[in-house]
This record gives sequence, structure tokens and C-alpha cells, in this order.
Amino acid sequence: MNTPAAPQVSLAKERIQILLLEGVHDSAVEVLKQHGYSNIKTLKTSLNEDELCEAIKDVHFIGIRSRTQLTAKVFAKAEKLAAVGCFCIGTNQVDLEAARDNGVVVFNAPFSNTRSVAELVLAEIIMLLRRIPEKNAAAHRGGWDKAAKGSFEVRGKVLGIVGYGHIGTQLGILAEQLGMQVRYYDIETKLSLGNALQVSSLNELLKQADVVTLHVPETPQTQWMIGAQELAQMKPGAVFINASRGTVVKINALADSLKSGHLAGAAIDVFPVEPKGNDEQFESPLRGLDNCILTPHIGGSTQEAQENIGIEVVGKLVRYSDNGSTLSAVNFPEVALPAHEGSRRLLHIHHNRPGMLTRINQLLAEQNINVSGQYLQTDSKVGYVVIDIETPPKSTIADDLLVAMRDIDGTIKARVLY
Ligand SMILES: NC(=O)C1=CN([C@@H]2O[C@H](COP(=O)(O)OP(=O)(O)OC[C@H]3O[C@@H](n4cnc5c(N)ncnc54)[C@H](O)[C@@H]3O)[C@@H](O)[C@H]2O)C=CC1
Ligand SMILES: O=C(O)CCC(=O)C(=O)O
Repeated sequence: MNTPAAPQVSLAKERIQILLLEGVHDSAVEVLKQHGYSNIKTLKTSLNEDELCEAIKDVHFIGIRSRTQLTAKVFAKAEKLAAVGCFCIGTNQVDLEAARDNGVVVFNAPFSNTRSVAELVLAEIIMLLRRIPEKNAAAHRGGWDKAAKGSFEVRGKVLGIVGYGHIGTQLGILAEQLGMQVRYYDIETKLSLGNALQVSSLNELLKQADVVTLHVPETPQTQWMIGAQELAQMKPGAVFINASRGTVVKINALADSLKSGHLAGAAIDVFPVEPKGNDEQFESPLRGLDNCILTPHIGGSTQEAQENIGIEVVGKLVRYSDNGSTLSAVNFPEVALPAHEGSRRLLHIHHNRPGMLTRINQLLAEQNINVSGQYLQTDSKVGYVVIDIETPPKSTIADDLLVAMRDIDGTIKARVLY
């Protein structure tokens, strides 16, 4: 049996603590305030594990970008945490299972910065094929490298996209406008847009392409997927771009390939180890290579993208906080129940075991409570049910009920929303 917790009714909005890290855009704070949330702390940097364990104790909602690692250890300390907002696409920085097992819902922004990444990569393709990085570096040192040797138009060249998702497809369309021939490799069979062609293996793509660009998520399959062997498959003089995740490429192998001249150039936005904030030193074996464009993980860092992400992710956090909706959560059963006039709303998150809903409903029946709406969804590990009950407006029955609901064996979290 769970230890009965003290009754806890819906928290007043001003008491709901929100921590936003990594310079999340001001639009997030504005939307939170518009919805009545005022207890908001913002930090420009991420925090390390120990700092997070301390900072997260009283926090109900946390917002992060790609740098903050939310580990099982952090979730174990996050007793009050209801949800995480990843103000980015990638969620590899969050232990999603640990979050789910602790009843914490994780949201992200799957679209808002994709155009920004595609535009940056398009610009890099042109810069790399024209050998601008080396010429730029030489000019800064007083050099004057006016030569066409090794410089090419992008028109007619083969662009090889690894990962043909939201970013890869947009990039493919933009590149075709410049006359590039688009080929892509993806583990899924995809609808080819424009004249793009799917190829059947990574090696085939690497052999055909003048430009290879990575747009895959960080997964066990993509970890270190590009090393010395793969780079050796690429055409001599080809160029390489990574704006996906730093763990996809063996960075020393890439440095060797650039130094040897096998690859003519590279543009890298993401690194196996990245500084925690802007005041920390950046270390990389690629530093000092004139034929390599290095950017500080800013593929999605445009005003437009960040403003939209702030609005999108906060919208999801507010919907969860205000009415329990988990629609578009990345680690949780998706539930959205329309509000029932005059009802009070209960949320129950539990381990997915047979009979959980029966036990909850038995409890309601024993207390003579009428259910006006109920919606349960489960995944392999957890169940999440939103329940609207009919009670007189000033009744305290929900408080007693909450204690009993928490007492049901298998309960992870239960709360009264309103
Ligand atoms: N540099 C930056 O600032 C940004 C980086 N990103 C990174 O870009 C990644 C891709 O973003 P989206 O295109 O929006 O994701 P997406 O989920 O729409 O597309 C990813 C594609 O990769 C494919 N894929 C997965 N595993 C693969 C494998 N082993 N081999 C080949 N293909 C594989 C998927 O089937 C999917 O089509 C994100 O997961 C994130 O890590 C995203 C935004 C900004
Ligand atoms: O802007 C950021 O902090 C991270 C962008 C990114 O890598 C993503 O959206 O996955």
C-alpha cells in the first residue's frame, strides 16, 4: 500500500512554481502570465545534475532546451514535478522512461524551428561548395585567395540527406529550387517530395552525394553512425554537414578526414560535448580547421523559431496544468477530455496493471459519486485517467477522495485539478 499523502487540492496558480532554463524566449513567460501563472524563475544557462537535484525540489513545471540533462536521479528528487517542456525538437536529453515512471509528462516543439535549420544548412551548402570558409579565414589573416579552383555551383550537384523528416524534407525542397538533385536515406519508407529519390542504404547515399547532411534524431541506432569507415565512402572532395546531434558523428574521424583533404569541407552545429552556457570554453578537435564552419548549436536559434517555440510549448504546459490534456506528449498516453459544466476534475496516473480503472470506479461508487466524464489511455507502462465528478461546488469530498485514490495500490500520482 502507498503511504497516504496529505490531501492536496488544486494549487492556486500563483503557487505553481515554474523554472525556465537555457534562455527560453520571453514569449513563454508572457503566455504563462496571460494564463495567470506568475511564479516563474528564468535562467540563461543550464544546470548540472547536482544543481538540478537541488533546484527542482519545489518545481511543478520545468522548461529546458537541448543542453539540460534530466536524468533518473533528477526525477527522483522532483517530487512536485508535473511536466517538462522541451523548448526544442530533441528530447534525447530527458530520461523519458524515468519521467513517465514518476508520472511526469514531457512535451516538445516538433515543428517550430525546422525551417530555421533547413535555411542554415542551405546557406552552408553554398558556402562550402564555394570554399568560402577557407577564403574567409585567409582574408582575415591578410591573404587574398582569388581562385576558382575547387569552387563549384550547387546547381546539378547531388545532395544526400540522412533522415528525411520535418527538416530533411524542407531542405530537399529548398535545395531543388537551386537545381540540386536530392537523394535521401531514411529507415522508414517515405513519401518523396519534388523529385527527391530514396536510396536503400546509407553507404549508397554516401557514395553518390556531393554534399551529405544529417537530420536524424539521437537514438541508439544513430549513435556514432558516421565514423572513419563511412567518411571514407564519401566522394573525394565532398562536403559534410551535421546539424542533428553531436553523438551521431565520431568527431576525431571527421577531423582526420578534413585534415587529410579527403573531405573538402564541413559545417558542424552540434558536438558530443557542448558548453553549458555562453561563458564556458568550447573545446573540439575541429577548432582551427579553416575548411570547417563551426556554429554553437544555433540551427534553430532564430527570433521567429524561438518566439514560436515559447508559445507552442507553454501552450501545451498550460493545457496540461489547466485541464489535464496530454495531447502531443512524447512519453505519455494522450488524453483530452472536454470540461463538463459544474464538475470537478480528478487526474489519476498509475502503473498499467489489470483492474486499476475498476478500483478507481469502485471507490467512486462506494462514495456515491456520479461520474460525468471519464477518459483513460494507457501505454505499456502507465495509465492516465481524467475523471469529471459531480459534486456540490463547495464540497470537500474530493479531498477525502484524493487520499483514498492515492491509497490504491499502483498509483503513481493523483490530484484534484479543480
Ligand atoms: N541544430 C539544431 O539546432 C537543431 C537540431 N535538431 C535535430 O534534428 C533532428 C531531426 O529533426 P526533424 O527533422 O524535425 O525530426 P523528424 O523526426 O521529423 O525526422 C527524423 C527522420 O530521421 C529518420 N531516422 C531515424 N533514425 C534513422 C536512422 N538510423 N537512419 C536514417 N534515418 C533515421 C526518421 O525516420 C525521420 O524521418 C532532431 O531530432 C534534433 O536532434 C532539430 C532542431 C534544431
Ligand atoms: O535551440 C536549442 O536549444 C536546441 C535546438 C535543437 O537542437 C532541437 O530543437 O532539437
